Amino acid sequence: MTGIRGFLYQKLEGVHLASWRGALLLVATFIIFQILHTAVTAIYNIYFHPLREIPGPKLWIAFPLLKNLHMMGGDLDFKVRAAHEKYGDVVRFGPDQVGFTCPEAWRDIYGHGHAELPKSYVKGSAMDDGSIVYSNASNHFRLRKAMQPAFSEKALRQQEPLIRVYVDLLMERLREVADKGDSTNIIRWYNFTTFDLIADLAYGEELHGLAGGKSNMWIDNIEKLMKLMPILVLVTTSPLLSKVLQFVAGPKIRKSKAKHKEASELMAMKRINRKEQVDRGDFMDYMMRSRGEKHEMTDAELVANCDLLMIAGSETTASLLSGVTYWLLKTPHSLKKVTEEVRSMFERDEDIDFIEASAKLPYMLACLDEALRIFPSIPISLTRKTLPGAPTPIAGVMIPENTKVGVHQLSAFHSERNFYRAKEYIPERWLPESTNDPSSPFYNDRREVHKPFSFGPRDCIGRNLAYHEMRLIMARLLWNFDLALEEQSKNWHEQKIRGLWEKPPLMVFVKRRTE
Ligand code: HEM
Repeated sequence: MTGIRGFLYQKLEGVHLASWRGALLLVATFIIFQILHTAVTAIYNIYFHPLREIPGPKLWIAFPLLKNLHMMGGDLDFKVRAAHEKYGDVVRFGPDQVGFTCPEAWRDIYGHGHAELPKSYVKGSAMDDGSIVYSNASNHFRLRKAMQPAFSEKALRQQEPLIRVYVDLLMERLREVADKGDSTNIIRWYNFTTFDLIADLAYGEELHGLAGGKSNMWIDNIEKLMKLMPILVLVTTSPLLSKVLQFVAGPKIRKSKAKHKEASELMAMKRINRKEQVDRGDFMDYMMRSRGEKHEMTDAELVANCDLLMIAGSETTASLLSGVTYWLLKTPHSLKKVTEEVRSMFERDEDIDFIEASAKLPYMLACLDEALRIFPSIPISLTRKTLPGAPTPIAGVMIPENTKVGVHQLSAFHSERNFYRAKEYIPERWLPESTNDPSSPFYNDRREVHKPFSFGPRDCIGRNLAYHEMRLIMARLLWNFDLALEEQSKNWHEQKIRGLWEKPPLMVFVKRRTE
């Protein structure tokens, strides 16, 4: 019996050992194959790829994963900026990716010069969910035609009283803050204001951010997304990880997306059916005027684009308002100058409106433009893909087909090749005293590279509204209050970027103005 058992054990161990050896051999072969594949691809990408002549960080070109690690760490965009400083206006950042920082690149990548280069993140029509940013070329043309009137001068005049309600409310709330004497996180107030007013223009409804200090699902979503960003970046590095994420978190993500869609759809449909708000002059009113025309928007498109406008029109403006506040507080002579401009031009707070503010406050405009340069709301590169079939000339360089290309805003706006004393906040560079005087050190600034609202047929549709809104809010803030930076926010600009700036609280003392 023992003899038989011993014999069987020996056999089983043999099988066990043999299968272990087989498995190990398989894993080793796989690893060796992976190493060889990575090495051969790296050598090809550096020495034989059609983009080999374009300079760039070799390690990223050879091993693109390294770039993603920087994205996860939140310092990728600063590394990209450093690479542009080292290599110049045209830099290769990956096997099939080239970044630009010169003015001509805007025209060649985003302009009308040739057939439109598609957005690299719009895959066919799969993401074409009705929102204008993801639409393919023909849908985009139609949607833009339907949405454009909502951003015309006429519409802005109708929208101003709706917007004023929220700017008045902001002033009221800040007076309460001032009377308490504590410092406050000004970003929260800017977020409440911009989200409240865009919601009113899109849905004809109040979100009660300013009135009740209530957050909303759009702000919550952005916060969630920022927290999840490192994980999302990590999974893009490997199809396997992406599958794992789909399996683990897929149902929860889908449920939360569906919940958001349902809520925003409900708000949009209520507004579409609210007859008493016809001719209100808000976004929905103008977009619905496309009904019966060739370019008419469907209900689904109205729903998707109102949701888009909430994000595109609020976070961007609030971010810039935070940036301009910080940089003014760090630059006392600019703060003094802009405050004096506002207070000398307007006797009463209520006299400040869209038209008067744009006519009477040139230094304020320079302060906003300089903030859009040093702290662009979209600091990254909005990548496009060159067309198949033939190389595309971009800024004088022939770029092969299917290459991801873009102007990296942070690098272009902070480049010493484009701006004198580029890392400093100097609103004077935008004034006629600099732009018209050849003896000014800022005369040769390449201002044409500064396109924080992008360029071409897909540039920002809300640019004018954004300027009016930002000017009105800043002018009224400076007319009413004296501001000071709290010590803990003195290095606020040292932030990470993961798609958007990761803004820590901006703590500011707000005091009723003293003459
Ligand atoms: C400081 C404020 C703002 C900045 C810096 C900004 C910047 C931009 C940029 C860079 C784009 C191009 C995006 C791309 O190519 O994918 C864009 C597009 C867009 N923006 Fe803005 N934006 C601002 C405010 C607004 C406002 C207030 C609205 C409307 C309420 C708005 C609505 C849009 C829309 C709908 C698009 C898509 C346009 C299209 O695809 O044709 N933005 N914005």
